[in-house]
This record gives sequence, C-alpha cells and structure tokens, in this order.
Amino acid sequence: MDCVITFRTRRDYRLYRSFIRSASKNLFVSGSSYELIKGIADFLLSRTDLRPKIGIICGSGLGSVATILDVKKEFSYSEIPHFPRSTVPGHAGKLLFGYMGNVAVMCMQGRVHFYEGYDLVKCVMPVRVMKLCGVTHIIMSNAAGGVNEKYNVGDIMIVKDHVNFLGLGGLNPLRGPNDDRWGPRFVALNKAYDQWMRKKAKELASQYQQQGSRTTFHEGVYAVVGGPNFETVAELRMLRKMGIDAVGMSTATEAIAAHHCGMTVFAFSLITNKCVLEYDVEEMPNHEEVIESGLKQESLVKDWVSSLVQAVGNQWLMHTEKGCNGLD
Ligand SMILES: O=P(O)(O)O[C@@H]1C[C@H](O)[C@@H](CO)O1
Ligand SMILES: Nc1nc2[nH]cnc2c(=O)[nH]1
Repeated sequence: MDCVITFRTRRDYRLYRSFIRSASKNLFVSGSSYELIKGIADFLLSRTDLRPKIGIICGSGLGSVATILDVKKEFSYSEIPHFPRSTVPGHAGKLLFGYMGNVAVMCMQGRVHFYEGYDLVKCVMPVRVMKLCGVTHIIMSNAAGGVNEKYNVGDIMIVKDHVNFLGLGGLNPLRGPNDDRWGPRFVALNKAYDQWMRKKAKELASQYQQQGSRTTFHEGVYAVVGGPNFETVAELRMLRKMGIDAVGMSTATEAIAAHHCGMTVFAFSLITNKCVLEYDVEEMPNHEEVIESGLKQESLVKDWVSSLVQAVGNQWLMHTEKGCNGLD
C-alpha cells in the first residue's frame, strides 16, 4: 500500500529528511561508529593517567588473570557509556587499568558473546576501545572444548589459526560500511596471530615442562561457533575431520577486529572439557565444569601470561627508548 506524507512547512520536511538519513545511517553504524568508540576511549582516559600498551581479555573462568594487575583504576562495564554488559557467569564485567611489572595494561575481566544477543560489531567494540586507548598488543583467552583427541582438560592451546564458522556464513564484525580509520575493507588474515608472540609464549611454556608441570601446551586451530549450545557428536566429528583442534564461542571475531585495526594479536585456549565424539558416553559438557577447569589452572595461567606481558615489554625496551610504562 502506498503512503503519502504531507508536510505543513519546509522546515517539517527538512526535519523528517534528516531523521530518515540518520536512521538509515544508524542502521549500519549504531554501536560501532568511530566517533562513538572514540567517545568511550576519551571517557576512560579522562579518568586515569595510565596509558595502556597491552590489552588482555579474560575468557570464561579465566578472570583471575586480572588479579596479577596492580590495579590503578577499575570500571564496571555498566558505568561505561554504550559499553556492552556481560551476562554470563564467570565473566565479572570489569575493565581494569593497571600495571603488570612495569607494563601498562588494560584488562577486560570478562567478555560479551554473540549468543548473549549482541551483534558481532558490539561484541568487538571493546577491542576497538582498547585500540583507541593506545593498546598495540592484545592477549585474548578463552575456554574451549578439546576436539583433538590428544588434548586433555587443563591443557593450553596457543591459537595459530582459526576457522570462523560465523564468518563463513556471513556473520562478520567487519560487515557493513568500512571505516578506513580502523583498517582496510578487505583484510588478509593469514598472519592474524602474531608469530613472535607465539614463539615467545612457547619458549616461556617450556619452562613449566622442565619444572615437571603436568600441563601440556599445544599450538592449534580454534573454531568459533555461535553457541550457546555445546556441539552435537556429528558436529564434533565434522570439526575434527576438518582439522580443528579446539572449539569455542568467542575470540576469533575479536581477533579479526583487532588485526583489522592493526593490533598485534595473541590468543590461547584453556581446554576445559574433552569433546565427546562418541554416542555411548555418559559425560556431558557444562558451563560449571568449564569455570572449574579455569580455576584449577589459575596459578599457571597467571604466571605464564604475566611473563608474556613482561617479554613484550622487554621487546619494546629494545626497540624504543620509552618502554611501555604508559607514562611516555
Ligand atoms: O568467553 P569464552 O570463549 O571463554 O567462553 C566459553 C564459551 C562460552 O561462553 C562458555 C561455555 O562454557 O565458555
Ligand atoms: N563451543 C564450545 N565452547 C566451549 N567452551 C568451553 N567448552 C566448549 C565446548 O565444548 N564447545
């Protein structure tokens, strides 16, 4: 049915036209515009003198990583304008600014996920906020199911690559008009996970093995699925045939946004459950077990992440005179 709108004055017409223009623009950019994210970064930076160089995202049950920070400023996500709120147990929903040694760090104690109802562009908003706060290196962690039969609960997998099942189906945080201030329209991902950081992380990991730790470190491929259900046996068998080592519900999309805006990306998965690829098995994955596994590996993960942060800091010192204490 056609609809005819009449306007009493030219002013009414102009108001209507500008409303429609901004509404159609917002259809694409709401929650993601550069200006909005700059506003959030400015809000945070106006409340702390600390200028972070490294960003950390704590996954399910991995929030304890934040406790190694000498915290200088803490925000609850709910007090940050336009910031998404975590709704999942095991994600405290706090943004912390502090030091790890002499390295200035910004740390998300908990993330938001697509399955919580957020658009992907909103899920990656905190990554872009970190970028505009000055973060150059980002460390992402997640809880994941071990698809590779050699992986055991408590193992750690350094992510060397990912399969983005959401993205292959068209759900991508970069979908929509591209703002070149973030990065190019078509971004290459063959070097998404930084080689130097992976090598350093492996070197640091080897010390635990030498000290007799039972934790095994791997390097492997992470697959992101939409969640929130855990996978069926048929899905897991398919993932394994495809060469997937671990499966989860986050990280890959954040890594895409971080790489797109030029950050150096490192990600790791804590294997919190062994995926069940057989039908006649009693055990079933659950979120409580995921969180519990995170807590069990707390001290090793904290130690390892902290040494990696220091290693990045030392690397900076070698290449710049200023270092990374956030005061330069
Ligand atoms: O935030 P991450 O990816 O660590 O959380 C994983 C995926 C689900 O949110 C949850 C399932 O237990 O853990
Ligand atoms: N998709 C998925 N995410 C997880 N997070 C922790 N364990 C799992 C799992 O088995 N599957």
